[in-house]
Amino acid sequence: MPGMRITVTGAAGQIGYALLFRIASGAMLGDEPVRLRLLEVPAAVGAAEGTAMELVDCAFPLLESVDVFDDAGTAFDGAQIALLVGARPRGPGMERSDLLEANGAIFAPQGAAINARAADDVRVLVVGNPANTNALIAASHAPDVPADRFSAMTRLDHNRAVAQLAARTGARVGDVSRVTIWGNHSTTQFPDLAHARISGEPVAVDSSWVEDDFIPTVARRGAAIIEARGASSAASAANAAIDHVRDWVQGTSPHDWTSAGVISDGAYGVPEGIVSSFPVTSDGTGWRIVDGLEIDAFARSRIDASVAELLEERDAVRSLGLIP
Ligand SMILES: NC(=O)C1=CN([C@@H]2O[C@H](COP(=O)(O)OP(=O)(O)OC[C@H]3O[C@@H](n4cnc5c(N)ncnc54)[C@H](O)[C@@H]3O)[C@@H](O)[C@H]2O)C=CC1
Ligand SMILES: O=C([O-])CC(=O)C(=O)O
Repeated sequence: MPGMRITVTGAAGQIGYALLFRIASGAMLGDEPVRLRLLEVPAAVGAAEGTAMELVDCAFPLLESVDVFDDAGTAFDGAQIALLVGARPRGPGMERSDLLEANGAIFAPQGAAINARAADDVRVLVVGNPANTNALIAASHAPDVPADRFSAMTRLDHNRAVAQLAARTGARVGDVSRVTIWGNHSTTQFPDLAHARISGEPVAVDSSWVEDDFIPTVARRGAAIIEARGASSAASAANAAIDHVRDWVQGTSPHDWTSAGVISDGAYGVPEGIVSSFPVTSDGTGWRIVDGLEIDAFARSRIDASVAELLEERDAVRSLGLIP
């Protein structure tokens, strides 16, 4: 069997550099051989070729090929996994939604190219910000690809939430489960501990810590990294992309779930058709929204606020002509 065809956009960027070597080493798909297809803008093709040379120099046993393209149609040809990373990052003082116009325009032609050329079983992860709305744009330009094959990355927020809870309680990260990120990958997101467990037991943390410390820390972590590093998260974002695809393809663990931006089917009162983060599981074939969770008044108001922002972003890209 030839290796999995994986297209990565923005391959010469900071996330690309932290991501590609881990994919090629087997961190994402286990023992499966991989064929990497890197897409860049013409000005960055040279840099992407340099990265491709380094990938070759690693002599990864699982890496069958690496090719660089500046044309989306060719890059997505036969793609089984597409990681849409290529987009501008925000700088200090910006919100991710400030990137809507500049980045939104990237995702319409890429969605169309996926529709025309990708494999029938393609799975698409949108990382480029604002990730939820960019995923909506890409999916709207791929009418022949089932909408549930598009997802947006909120796994970095999920991992941040798990790490913060572990640090607060002294638990090991691996003992934390059932944390959820709801809504948008933005400061309105709702990191939710109501159903979280440590070593299988419900978590007792005081609500003032959750509201005044935990939620703002997780929701503003991206900005804190930009402030500290002078550049937006890269290795942790690449790691989250690896976690997202690995769980999507290999399945989530039986007693846990993860978080991902998926197209809403109306679950939990989130309007159908927008890309919102939910608690999700996968049996290896696709994401399924966890059902039956109790949503109290506090959670309801937080989810509604983030959904309101997603609806505003949808309306903004509609008025820019980026979605029908
Ligand atoms: N969802 C999430 O949790 C996270 C999302 N991000 C987002 O990921 C995106 C990439 O971040 P970085 O790698 O740090 O940025 P970067 O600026 O280092 O790299 C972006 C790369 O994308 C390329 N690019 C631009 N337009 C393209 C196109 N049409 N086709 C192919 N490539 C294209 C650029 O040439 C550049 O090499 C940003 O939008 C950033 O905000 C970053 C961290 C976390
Ligand atoms: O904050 C940013 O702009 C980059 C990002 O999405 C994150 O680190 O969560």
